[in-house]
Amino acid sequence: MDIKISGLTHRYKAGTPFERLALHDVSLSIPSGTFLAVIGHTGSGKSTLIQHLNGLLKPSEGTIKVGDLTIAAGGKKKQLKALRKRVGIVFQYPEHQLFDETVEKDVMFGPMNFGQSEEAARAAAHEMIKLVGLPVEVLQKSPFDLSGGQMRRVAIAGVLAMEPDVLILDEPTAGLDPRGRKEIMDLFRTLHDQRNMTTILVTHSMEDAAYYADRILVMEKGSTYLEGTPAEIFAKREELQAVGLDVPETVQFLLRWQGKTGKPAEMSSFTIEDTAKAISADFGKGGSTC
Ligand SMILES: Nc1ncnc2c1ncn2[C@@H]1O[C@H](COP(=O)(O)OP(=O)(O)OP(=O)(O)O)[C@@H](O)[C@H]1O
Repeated sequence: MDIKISGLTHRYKAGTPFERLALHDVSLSIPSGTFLAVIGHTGSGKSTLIQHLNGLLKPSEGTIKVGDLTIAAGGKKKQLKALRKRVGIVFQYPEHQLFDETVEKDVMFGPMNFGQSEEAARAAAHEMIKLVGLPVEVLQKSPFDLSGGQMRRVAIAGVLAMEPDVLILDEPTAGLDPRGRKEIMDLFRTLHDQRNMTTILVTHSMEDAAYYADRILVMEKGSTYLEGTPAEIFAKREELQAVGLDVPETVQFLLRWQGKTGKPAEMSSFTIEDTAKAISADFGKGGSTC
């Protein structure tokens, strides 16, 4: 589903002495099926931007178009509900939002809230729990009897059960160990490819942006700063450093390894095994963040 953001401005606590301009005149097109990573220094407006995409925040000015649905300042409640059905968000620590007595009820909650029958919601819960790599037996357990990693998968299944066309991931691997991070990010990339979703990942990990995304948006002080393919963005080392973002060596390795630099001949200077070792050594340290 295509997304088009035009002239989006957001002011927190508008009209009060605490007013804060968090987004200023942001315009951006995200074609259907894109895997976009949004990076930027802390406070640059990443979370504010994505919260507009599923109606958690309303624009102070400007419009957001998701498919044929347009949200503008003063948008109606009905429109926001329709938007939330299309756009699912996996927040940081999504397991904190689990609440029901069984995993099954928790995963069924979203689809039923959007009008699906109990039977359809139950079928969705079964399908999604398998999709996120958990055995169906967990459906009858309390979510609070599961490990942290399993709880996160349950929460992700709950978002997927609503069958969103657009999936937003706000630091979805925060707090996981390197193996857990990779498993969850691989899952999102696979889902993206299999279901042809539009995926938007907010991340502080340059490696994840380079490795998983097709395009990268760099935010700075509430505005779009750079936009392009991972190779184009990470070639602009000085511009990135100017806004406090570092390009770790592993990112260059990753891009060459994936052939994303457009210069496959450079691969001859080292083997894939060397590259993989360098990458896993860096991932083992938890990766580089900004
Ligand atoms: N609820 C709020 N009330 C007032 N100001 C806010 C609120 N939430 C965010 N801000 C401000 O808006 C600006 C953008 O914040 P935002 O959280 O969107 O940035 P971010 O890039 O997501 O940061 P981080 O990487 O730390 O999550 C910051 O100056 C922040 O202090």
